[in-house]
Amino acid sequence: MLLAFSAALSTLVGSFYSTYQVQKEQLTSYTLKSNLAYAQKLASATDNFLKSALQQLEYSAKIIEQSPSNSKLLNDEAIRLNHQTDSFNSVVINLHGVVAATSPHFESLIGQQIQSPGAIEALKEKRPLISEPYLSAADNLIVFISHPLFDFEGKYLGYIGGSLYLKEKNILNELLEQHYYKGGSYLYVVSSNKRILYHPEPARIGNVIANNAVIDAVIDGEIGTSTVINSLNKPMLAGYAPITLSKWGIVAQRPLESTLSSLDTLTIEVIEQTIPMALVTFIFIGLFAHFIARPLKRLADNANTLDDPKSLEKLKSVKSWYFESQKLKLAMLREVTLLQAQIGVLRHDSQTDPLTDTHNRRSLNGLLNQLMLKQTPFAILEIDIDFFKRVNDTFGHDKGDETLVSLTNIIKKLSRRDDIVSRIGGEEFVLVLPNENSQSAYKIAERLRKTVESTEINTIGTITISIGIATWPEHSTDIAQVYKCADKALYHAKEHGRNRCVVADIS
Ligand SMILES: Nc1nc2c(ncn2[C@@H]2O[C@H](COP(=O)(O)OP(=O)(O)OP(=O)(O)O)[C@@H](O)[C@H]2O)c(=O)[nH]1
Repeated sequence: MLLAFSAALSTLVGSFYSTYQVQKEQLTSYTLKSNLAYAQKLASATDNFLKSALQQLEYSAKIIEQSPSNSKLLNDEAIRLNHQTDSFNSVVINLHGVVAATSPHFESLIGQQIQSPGAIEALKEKRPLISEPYLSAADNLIVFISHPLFDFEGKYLGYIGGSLYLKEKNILNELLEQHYYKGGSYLYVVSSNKRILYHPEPARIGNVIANNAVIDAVIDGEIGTSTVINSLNKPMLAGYAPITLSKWGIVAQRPLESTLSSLDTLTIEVIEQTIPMALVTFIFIGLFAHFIARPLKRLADNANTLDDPKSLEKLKSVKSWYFESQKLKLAMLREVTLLQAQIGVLRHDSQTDPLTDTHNRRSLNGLLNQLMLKQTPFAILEIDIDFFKRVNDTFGHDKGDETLVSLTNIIKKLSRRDDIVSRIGGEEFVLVLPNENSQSAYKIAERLRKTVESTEINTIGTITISIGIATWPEHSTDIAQVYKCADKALYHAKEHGRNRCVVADIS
């Protein structure tokens, strides 16, 4: 039963475990792939936005390059660029190293030099640029996108640039938030110097993240998936893709825990639904194991008591309903029958005189004990052949044996069913007569004596016997004393001429 239970249980647990593992792997792989696809899609969308922002700046640059000294044109173009497209939080036109126009308009800035990293880099590089994020004088975290301005002769005039205020509402986070979805998933954008440009938690924008393998990979231009531990020490399933134009990186990720929570719920549901069936199976196993074990147990119980006379009946009553137990039962039945037959023979041999097939002394004593236990009174007739030695001497030992057998037959013939015939010595017999007193026993002894006297035995002729009689409990309640009394009476009979019956005196 234990084996069947443990096999069923381990199969059940094993199948739950392997199903869980396979589904976990599938779910993890699916989430990683979808995060990758999501990161790639947004990287491409951000790339497109940056391209379009640069194109807008290029277009404005071309307009400004036609009349860079027209301050109204410069103002109009700055306002148009800022308001028409929503691509930038602010626009600035820089000519000859100083601010020529801004939108929103800041009068105080006009004619000023700007020392922000974006402005310095634009003036220095003289080419289309997307800056690294930096903090402006007004404490805005800014990404500055700029396009150079050249005159007809190709002489560098300055730049037109648009700013994205990363911590404020801007087109980039509007673009990214559109795709933000629930279930614990989120994405963030990092610059090439590992600064967060976009994050669903605004407080984290501007933070620099070091020691993050995913960020290292994505700013190196790699595309891929990875399981990472985030800043809150939670395992995350991340997909990442670079934004080629700006060398930024987009990471889309989902907590492993929330990815697997649906699987956990599903597994619990499956377990709950399996429990009733499993219980039925276990009950079935239990019952089946019980029915298989029962005949074996009963056969095993009987194996210890095969010498019990009832074991044959007990074995027969075992319901051996399957082949092996049936075979075992038949084998045991065969053995028990054989064993008990042998025990019977041994018991008979140990209790029987082999020559006359009557009880021997051991058996006689047992039977007398039983009579005494049952308080059944009885008489003992001690029978001895007169001058038996002469028979042996005259006719030989074999004929002597035949004489003993003939006398036994006579005694048996005259005995009743309950009488006990036994040979306790060479030519000494004891006949026990239950429920007889001295008088009736004497009459029976006399009848026996006379019958023997008158019976012709082949070759030998006739013999005579002497009989000593004593009774229990009349002569004594001690069986040994009763024997002694019968002995004495027999001796008396022999002494007084043999061929006679004598009842012992009651002392
Ligand atoms: N054939 C045969 N003889 C036996 C057996 N057992 C004892 N005897 C003989 O029985 C005889 C008994 O002789 P005794 O005890 O002298 O007595 P008895 O000759 O019968 O004379 P009383 O008993 O005095 O009348 C002996 O000769 C024994 O050898 C037996 O199993 N077979």
